Amino acid sequence: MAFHPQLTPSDTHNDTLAANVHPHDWVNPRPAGRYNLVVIGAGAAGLVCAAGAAGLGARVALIERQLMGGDCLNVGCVPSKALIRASRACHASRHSGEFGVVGGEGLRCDFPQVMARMRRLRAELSRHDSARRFRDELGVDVFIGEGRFTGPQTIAVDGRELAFDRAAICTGARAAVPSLPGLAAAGYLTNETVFSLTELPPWLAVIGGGPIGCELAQAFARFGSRVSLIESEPHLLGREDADAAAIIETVFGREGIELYPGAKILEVVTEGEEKVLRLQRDDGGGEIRVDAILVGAGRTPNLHGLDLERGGIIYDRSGIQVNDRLQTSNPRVYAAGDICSPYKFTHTADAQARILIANALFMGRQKASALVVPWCTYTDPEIAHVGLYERDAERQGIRITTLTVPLATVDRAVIDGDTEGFARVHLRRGSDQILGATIVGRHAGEMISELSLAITGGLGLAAIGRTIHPYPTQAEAIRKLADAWNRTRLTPTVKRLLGGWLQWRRR
Ligand SMILES: Cc1cc2nc3c(=O)[nH]c(=O)nc-3n(C[C@H](O)[C@H](O)[C@H](O)COP(=O)(O)OP(=O)(O)OC[C@H]3O[C@@H](n4cnc5c(N)ncnc54)[C@H](O)[C@@H]3O)c2cc1C
Ligand SMILES: NC(=O)c1ccc[n+]([C@@H]2O[C@H](COP(=O)([O-])OP(=O)(O)OC[C@H]3O[C@@H](n4cnc5c(N)ncnc54)[C@H](O)[C@@H]3O)[C@@H](O)[C@H]2O)c1
Repeated sequence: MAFHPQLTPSDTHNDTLAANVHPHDWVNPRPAGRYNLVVIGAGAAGLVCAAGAAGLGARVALIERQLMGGDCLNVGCVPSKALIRASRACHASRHSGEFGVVGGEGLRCDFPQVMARMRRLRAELSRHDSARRFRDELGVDVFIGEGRFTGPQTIAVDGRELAFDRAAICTGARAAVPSLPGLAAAGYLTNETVFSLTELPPWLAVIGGGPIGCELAQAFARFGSRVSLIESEPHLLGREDADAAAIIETVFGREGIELYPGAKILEVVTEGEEKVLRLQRDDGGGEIRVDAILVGAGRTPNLHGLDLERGGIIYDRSGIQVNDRLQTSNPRVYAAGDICSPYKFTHTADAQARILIANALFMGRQKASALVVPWCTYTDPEIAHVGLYERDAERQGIRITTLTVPLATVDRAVIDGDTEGFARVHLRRGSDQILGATIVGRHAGEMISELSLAITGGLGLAAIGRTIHPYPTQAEAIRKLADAWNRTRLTPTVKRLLGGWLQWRRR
């Protein structure tokens, strides 16, 4: 069996994971005539395509060259969120003096135990994505091997040729590694290898202040690593609302993460066990000596090995080219997930896969552009967003009203000591139509769905205002946005009229 760095270290948890997602004794089936759908890639997008289509009665083949479950289960959402949860526990234990819990200040975290917990949970969750479940419970022909096009209606895997009526390319993306002099020689971690660590790096440099860099920088700092976070743009999380990103920068600074925004890495030099990053910044240069480097500098599509030309499928550096119905230049072939989407999230891979099934197999006309896509970066506090940012509205010439409720005005946030953050909504000027929203807070990822639902359901902020939110919850921040909107409707004229009415009632 090929070596998969994701499956190290060898322990019972990783053995269970391997047995589920890349069984060493797996025997590929004999191809069963022409398939309704052949899916390449068994990450979030491919699994949903295969399970959904098979559930509707289609004959489906699913091809995976590495690990079923793809990035999300093996080297993405699941392990990163498990580490984040453990890092929160470490942090909370150390900083619980405010709550009258004494003696936590000097607490140390047991990194090997943290990683073992993550591997145990990942192995537990892997049953859902397992090759056996897809074969035995869902009736999918699962092929372990590399899929490649041999023609516009055929795909080869493991020496077999599969004929298809429709195919789905769901091959995802992997870490893009910047071409920095000396980086390859020095060695670096990516999301494919960082979750295999068994020892905490004493000093970790993180290249990239996007979601991957920020989530993992904070987690490792809370475990006890000294962390230097290097971002070439002037701010972390540059795509987010500037006020939201500023809160994260403040929190990171307070937690001791050394921030290098606007820095260019000139080279990486190896000196003994140390990796030295030479930086150039507006205020001069400098170097950082670290034990390990983690690269979280964006993603590059998994196109390699697919022989797309043979399938008549057009692609470029950003991935497979699809139209709004997720159809490629070969009308029989569709794509979903990170391989074609600008929104690289598990939930969008899932949502696109559902569109793909409808369009590819049932002559559906669903559009990817119709999706309302929320997302959340699981730093502490979290940043969650849906819809337009202020700059999007400006670019599109849409006039908006922006309302913000600081969490410091929400009782539950005060009680919980979670006042760093806010709920913000952008409304179409003159109406209560929600165009976009950002929430920064401990539970932002849980809270954003109410606003996403309002957008998809065409509900205005007034509907949220009419909805009772249990007291005391942090979600009251969203109801308070509706109160704030109501106050904007209290124009001097309305106020005068109401005042006149009340005065008349006092006669
Ligand atoms: C560290 C990290 C944390 C993340 N956290 C979150 C999060 O909290 N929330 C969230 O929504 N998203 C998160 N993401 C993003 C999320 O993991 C991806 O958006 C999601 O996994 C995309 O699914 P996919 O099916 O498109 O691709 P993938 O999961 O990449 O799956 C593609 C599969 O195709 C296989 N493959 C590729 N080429 C071939 C071939 N030729 N033949 C056969 N198989 C092939 C690959 O081996 C892989 O298994 C995170 C990502 C990372 C890296
Ligand atoms: N919570 C989540 O949903 C979650 C978590 C992690 C990842 N993801 C997904 O994975 C995708 C990839 O995440 P990412 O953080 O790798 O990518 P990203 O593109 O979002 O951010 C990468 C950052 O690295 C910086 N960068 C690039 N090259 C650099 C260099 N040489 N030196 C310094 N900085 C450099 C970029 O300016 C950018 O800010 C995300 O877009 C997201 O879709 C989602």
